[in-house]
Amino acid sequence: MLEVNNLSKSYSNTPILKNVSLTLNSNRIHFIMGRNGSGKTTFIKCLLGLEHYEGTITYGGKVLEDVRKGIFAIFDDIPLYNDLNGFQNIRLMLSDKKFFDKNYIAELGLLSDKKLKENIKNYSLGERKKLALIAAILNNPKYLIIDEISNGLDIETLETLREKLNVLRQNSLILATGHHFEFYESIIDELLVLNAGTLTYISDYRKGGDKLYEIYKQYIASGK
Ligand SMILES: Nc1ncnc2c1ncn2[C@@H]1O[C@H](COP(=O)(O)OP(=O)(O)OP(=O)(O)O)[C@@H](O)[C@H]1O
Repeated sequence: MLEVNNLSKSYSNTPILKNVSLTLNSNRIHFIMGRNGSGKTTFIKCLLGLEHYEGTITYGGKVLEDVRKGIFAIFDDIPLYNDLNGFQNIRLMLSDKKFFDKNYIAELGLLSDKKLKENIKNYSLGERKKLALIAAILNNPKYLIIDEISNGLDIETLETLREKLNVLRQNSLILATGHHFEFYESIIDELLVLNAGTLTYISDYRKGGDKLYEIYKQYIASGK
């Protein structure tokens, strides 16, 4: 469980998040949608302690420092070591070296052995994302936070992502953001909308049978 209480964040007196309070549950995939610049990444940065904020954030009743090893985050701009190869970067992203398993990495089929032996500076954006995805799968984290990972991934990788998120959910609380509604529609359990600094749960959003873009239009484009 992840609990956020009265979270507020501003940049130079411009409020981005205003008194956000909510609880996210384990074994669920949560998806936050919102306009460009609405504060999705800022919210994630606060969760990860990468920004100062007002309010409290706890993970299963514990503070971030006590659960950090159980959290894995993937950002659009993935910080990797350019002069190290893929395997070396994966090792550095693992919370425990014993999770490193070359056979399983090969089984995943996301990146070839040849590619993983190359330095990261030769990797495309999609290949960098695949590398982070491999590390996420090996880590099997209790909390998985993914910011915009689906953009730029090919169809086969999206299929693997879908399949693996379904498996990871059995052990994790997953929080994703993005604009790729068609993809997220097929896997998410919970929908949240970020609009004008307020993060709102859309309960039972599937009930009405509306597609995500219809809900987006209803709650965001209309400025509700
Ligand atoms: N370090 C910073 N200093 C000042 N303003 C910032 C900083 N980081 C983000 N912002 C601003 O805060 C707002 C929210 O940015 P954020 O990256 O959280 O949006 P987002 O919802 O993730 O957008 P997108 O969908 O485009 O990725 C934007 O207006 C952005 O310009």
